[in-house]
Amino acid sequence: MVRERGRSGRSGQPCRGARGGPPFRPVGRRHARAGRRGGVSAELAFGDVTCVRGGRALFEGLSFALAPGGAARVTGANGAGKSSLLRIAAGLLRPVSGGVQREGAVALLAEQAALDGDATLAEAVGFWARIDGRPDAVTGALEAVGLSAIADAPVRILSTGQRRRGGLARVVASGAPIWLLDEPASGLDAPAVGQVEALIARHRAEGGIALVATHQPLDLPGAQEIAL
Ligand SMILES: Nc1ncnc2c1ncn2[C@@H]1O[C@H](COP(=O)(O)OP(=O)(O)OP(=O)(O)O)[C@@H](O)[C@H]1O
Repeated sequence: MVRERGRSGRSGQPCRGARGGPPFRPVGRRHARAGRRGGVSAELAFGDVTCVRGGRALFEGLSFALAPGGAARVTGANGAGKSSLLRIAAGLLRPVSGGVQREGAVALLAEQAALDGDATLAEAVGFWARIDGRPDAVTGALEAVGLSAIADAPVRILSTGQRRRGGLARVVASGAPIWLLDEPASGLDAPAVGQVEALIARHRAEGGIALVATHQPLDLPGAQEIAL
């Protein structure tokens, strides 16, 4: 789980070359509102962010700001740059220009769930929860994603959808206020999609932020739309 505080544009793997953008300082209340969740303030804002990968501009001059309770849905064709945008938001990839304002810990659900196949589901989620300093959060997280009944099953035997929900349990267990979710509904059946929507809604109601890349329709009330 990525835990970051501060601005990117100067850290992470560069999108192209070694140039980092200037630090981004949002101006005015529309951008600058940061709130508190469990004693931790949360904010995620892109200012004029441009990402180039493989010699191709994926997006240019992208700006948006998310305050506590906010969400944005990222859409676009395969290869449009959705995962790259999330990696920039996580501080794992550096934009060629622009900057990211990030206040609060970040939990990234990437395309790969990154759960140890030889461990049980509870052990695998627990590995990350311990790194996040929240070993007691595993049981509740597995319950939240509807996987309590298979907590002792080895990750390697899980179905695609169960593995995806296991990845979401990692995010829930992290307690991070900023969720970056790459295709969270991929491989999920209709009830499980509803459960993901409810999880995101609860997270936002508690002051969390969600940036969600998805090809599938997901109910994210009031979310900003970022079409790449
Ligand atoms: N490490 C890399 N080096 C160079 N180019 C890369 C790298 N990783 C991804 N790309 C390219 O960046 C572009 C955007 O990839 P990205 O994974 O962000 O797209 P996406 O919108 O998430 O796609 P999908 O819907 O298929 O998941 C693609 O053309 C991809 O080939």
